[in-house]
Amino acid sequence: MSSLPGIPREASKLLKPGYAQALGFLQNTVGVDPLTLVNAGLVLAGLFTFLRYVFTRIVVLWVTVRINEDDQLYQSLMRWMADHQFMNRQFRSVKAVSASKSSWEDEEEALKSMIGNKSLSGPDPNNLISYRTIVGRSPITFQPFQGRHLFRRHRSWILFQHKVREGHELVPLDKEQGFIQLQCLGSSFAPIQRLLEEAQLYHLEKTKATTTVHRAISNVRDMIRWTRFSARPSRDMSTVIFDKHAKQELLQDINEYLHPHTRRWYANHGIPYRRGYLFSGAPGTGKTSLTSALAGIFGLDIYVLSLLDPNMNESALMRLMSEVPARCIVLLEDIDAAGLTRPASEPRPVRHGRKYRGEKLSTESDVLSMIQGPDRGILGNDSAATSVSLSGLLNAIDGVSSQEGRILVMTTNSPESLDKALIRPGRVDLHIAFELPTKVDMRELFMAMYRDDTLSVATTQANEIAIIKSKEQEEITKPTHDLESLAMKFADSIPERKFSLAALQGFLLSYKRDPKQACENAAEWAQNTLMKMAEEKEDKQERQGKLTE
Ligand SMILES: Nc1ncnc2c1ncn2[C@@H]1O[C@H](COP(=O)(O)OP(=O)(O)OP(=O)(O)O)[C@@H](O)[C@H]1O
Repeated sequence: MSSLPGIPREASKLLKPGYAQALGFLQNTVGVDPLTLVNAGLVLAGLFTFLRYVFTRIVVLWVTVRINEDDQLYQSLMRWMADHQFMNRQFRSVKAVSASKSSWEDEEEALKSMIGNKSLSGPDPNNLISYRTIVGRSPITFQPFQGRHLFRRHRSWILFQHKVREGHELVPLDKEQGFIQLQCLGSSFAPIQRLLEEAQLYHLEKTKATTTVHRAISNVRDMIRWTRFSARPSRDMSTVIFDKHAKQELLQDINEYLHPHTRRWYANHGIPYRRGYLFSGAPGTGKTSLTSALAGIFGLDIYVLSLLDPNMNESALMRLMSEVPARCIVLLEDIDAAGLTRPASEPRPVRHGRKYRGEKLSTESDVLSMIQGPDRGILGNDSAATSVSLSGLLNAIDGVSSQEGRILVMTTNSPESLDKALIRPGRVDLHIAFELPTKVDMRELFMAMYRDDTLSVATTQANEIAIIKSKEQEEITKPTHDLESLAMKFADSIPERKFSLAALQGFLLSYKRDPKQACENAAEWAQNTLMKMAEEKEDKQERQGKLTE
């Protein structure tokens, strides 16, 4: 046997004849020394291992951050992306939002484009506007939707992906629930964290004058979950007509409660850190308006719960109460309508006849004496309108799983029908009663409705109502004087404590730009409305009489 190239003759002899033949064949056909091939293979394998190490350790190390739709960061980032990245038109897959969800600014823009960019004046009775035309001309906005977008921020490449998760049997969701995935090259989260902080601050700046309302809404699978319902301009506290002392006391109470020192104090004393308020009064007296204004002043979101939702049950209520953020207002509306009472075996509270308004409650009998009027009817409504029991609600309000730090506001039209367990101190710490308006309240409403547009009212700090005067004092003094005398005349034409502020506001709205006419027609409107109310009451009594017969 001849020796093989690169292999000594002795070594060639040691090779089995088959191998030797194969090596010889390889060398003859490829024309390359097999040993060189082996060496090259080893070098390539080493290089590959090294490159893989470098690639995974240095180049393709992505950090990934996921943000779910129910997290506040989601909104912040979507807003930031829409305003910063869409401007550059770099997105390939977007969600177009029609004008039906547009703001009043968009509508004004559309109207201006219709009238040829002339400055907008008020409504013209001779020129009726079709809303369809406005919608048709309103700007279409774009939002990120199911797409990828690579962009550079602060010298880092960030891959933004918006994905939609379809509902899964085990994890029931709305029809579509989105989430965002952020990826960034490297081994540090810092670039993504910087981006998120920037988006958060941007969103804060954009929304600081708005209040976000979340509602517990049943989804397609009949599961109740918190849904962001609306974001509307915050209601200014000065626009809520309500006893000044009670307002002040409430603001101070909440201000103190929200302070981080108070939180520490509660923790040190082992007291559950919660605060509850009861707002009672006839429909349309301002309970919801006050809640809105409080949310605006203290920068809190509102979470609205209704026990009357057909899908509401105790476990859903517990879950919802544990899911609210640490700082928010939970609004339980019309709590009396749910007909929650204790079992009949428990003793019912006794009647008292004390007047109340914004008093701090320290004992159970304090609460009761405040809410029970002398003409109180049957206590409690025995026909429960919800599948949630009283004990279920009490557990949800202050059970171990209930969120600490939140403010609970319960509203009711008939506080006397509430069970004492629901309103005991600790659950209701302050009771605010809204009454039908006095002459002073009516004057205030009139002034608020017709206040010169050149005056804008702004509440800058809690407890402080500042009127920013945008015109020179002399210029505005005269119209304000006229308005004040009209306001007095208006208040004198209407009997006190007969109409709700909502009803009076409804009347004034039909004279939006004509305070004089409103004043002239007020007495007649009040008389007619009172007569109508009396007739309706008579009819109702008659119907009830027939039913009992
Ligand atoms: N005290 C008030 N100050 C200013 N506006 C008020 C007041 N009360 C009622 N209004 C006006 O009436 C309308 C209804 O008020 P709101 O919803 O706050 O009443 P409510 O007491 O919560 O009524 P309900 O018991 O029916 O829920 C609002 O548009 C609001 O502007």
